Amino acid sequence: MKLPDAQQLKAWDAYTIQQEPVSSTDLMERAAMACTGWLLTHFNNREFMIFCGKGNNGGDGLAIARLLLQHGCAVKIFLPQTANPVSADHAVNLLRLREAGGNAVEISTREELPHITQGIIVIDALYGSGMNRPLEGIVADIVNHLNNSEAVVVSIDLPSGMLVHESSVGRLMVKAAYTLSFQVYKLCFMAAANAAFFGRLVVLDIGLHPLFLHQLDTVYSMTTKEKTVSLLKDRDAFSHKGTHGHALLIAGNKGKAGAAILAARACLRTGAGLLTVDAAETIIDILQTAVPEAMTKDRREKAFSNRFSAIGAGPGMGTGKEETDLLTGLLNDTDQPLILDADALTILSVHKQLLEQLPPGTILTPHPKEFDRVFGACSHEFDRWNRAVALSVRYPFVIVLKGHHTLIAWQGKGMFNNTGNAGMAKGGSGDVLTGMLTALLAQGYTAHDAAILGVWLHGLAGDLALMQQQSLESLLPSDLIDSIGAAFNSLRG
Ligand SMILES: NC(=O)C1=CN([C@@H]2O[C@H](COP(=O)(O)OP(=O)(O)OC[C@H]3O[C@@H](n4cnc5c(N)ncnc54)[C@H](O)[C@@H]3O)[C@@H](O)[C@H]2O)[C@@H](O)CC1
Ligand SMILES: Nc1ncnc2c1ncn2[C@@H]1O[C@H](COP(=O)(O)OP(=O)(O)O)[C@@H](O)[C@H]1O
Ligand SMILES: [K+]
Repeated sequence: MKLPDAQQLKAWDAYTIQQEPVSSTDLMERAAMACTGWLLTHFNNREFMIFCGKGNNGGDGLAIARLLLQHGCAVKIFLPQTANPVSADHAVNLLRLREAGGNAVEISTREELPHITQGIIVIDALYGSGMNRPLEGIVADIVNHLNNSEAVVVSIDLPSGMLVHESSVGRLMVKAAYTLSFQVYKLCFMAAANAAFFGRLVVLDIGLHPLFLHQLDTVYSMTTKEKTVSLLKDRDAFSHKGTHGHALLIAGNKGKAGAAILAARACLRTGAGLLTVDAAETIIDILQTAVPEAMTKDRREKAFSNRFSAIGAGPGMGTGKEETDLLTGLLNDTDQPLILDADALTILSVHKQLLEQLPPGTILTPHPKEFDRVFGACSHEFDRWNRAVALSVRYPFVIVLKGHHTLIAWQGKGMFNNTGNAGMAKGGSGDVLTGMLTALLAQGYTAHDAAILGVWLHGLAGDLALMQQQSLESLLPSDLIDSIGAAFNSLRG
């Protein structure tokens, strides 16, 4: 699913109006009906206060007010007086509201701000995707007033003050409990820094023309289940272990055997035919006991006797001289893609010249701190995403920037993942991902396909483990591994 920016959203409206065809007022009515339906389902018999700006977001608010009134709800409507021009559809809906017996109260000073009693549902229809400058004057007063109240605030399309495609850090914005957004996810909803402001996100279908989105070129998109299903390969009935690749994991050191075990188990559960783990001598016995299916290699033995189908390096590997030499040697000798995570990324951050040597199709899996260590400090998430996308043009590697919505950057495009949950915020979840990605590369998936599919399956395994028996608190990375099978089956099912 593509994530359009504010201009593209506007163009999508215009395209729908022209191609369907539908009048802009009727399109607004459709949006308002979708919102009203949701509000009546979730807040029946409650009192509403609606704050409407002068643009189309405010127009939505006025149409919602009229529809709620027609359903017999108690609704108070407020219009902040600003120097803005009134949009045509706002004007039409103000007239319709008045004809329906609604009374909109103009407010221009702080003294006129209404008292917000507990239990009231406040609808924020001040600004939407047309927001183009910081909130000020009476609108800023309203937003502060709402944020200081205990009301449940429902924002229409976006929390007023939030920018669609840029960072809103430090800006005044409405703190909504719910955001009813139209048609598609937007980039701002991918940002952790915005989460406390948009609250629970509901995406309502308002019937914008699908062809527009189909033809649209966007930098950012979101992975869908259909996309991941289309990537999944069949496992040949006549196959043998050699068919599914021999993976190598360079993982595990003293005190960090667990990371190697998690990565190794995840790698085997994701379908690798054979697995060798290169580990520090002190943990070899532990590894062989915990993962009997894997072969091991003592890290002190420098040479690798096999040619591997894919190599994943980093989980609990260590960052000493031995590991640095190993990684440097590997990059001198091999032209096959690697997966670099955790300690391998730390080594990369100290020896940045190695970046130039990474074979095409290599996957880097940094979390934000690791990303900044390797590529320089970023001031906010949008900066980091844009940088990851720009780097994916300059370098032939895939960047898997981990987070609630992990970003997969490749060849100038960024794709956000939409599976996974906060139960996965526990040490070891990343090791599981590295094992899974290594297995997919070993089975012949391209780096980009492996990243999309692996990240989706990893999050889905977390979601399925939650549905089966775990809670957000109790979920362990081992549970992710136990649910990898169910995740594959659910994609195939
Ligand atoms: N397909 C869609 O996305 C649809 C969008 N609709 C609504 O239309 C909205 C977009 O409408 P508009 O483009 O009129 O945008 P807004 O309603 O966000 O308002 C933009 C107007 O406010 C002014 N403005 C922007 N920032 C300001 C600030 N900080 N202080 C004071 N004035 C400011 C702008 O100059 C412009 O005149 C969407 O968010 C959505 O609510 C719906 O009506 C129907 C369909
Ligand atoms: N709140 C969350 N929602 C979804 N996924 C999460 C969340 N927290 C962590 N994850 C996932 O868990 C993994 C954590 O990886 P990482 O930060 O490297 O930790 P570690 O290697 O210590 O396990 C990533 O794949 C990340 O996307
Ligand atoms: K809004």
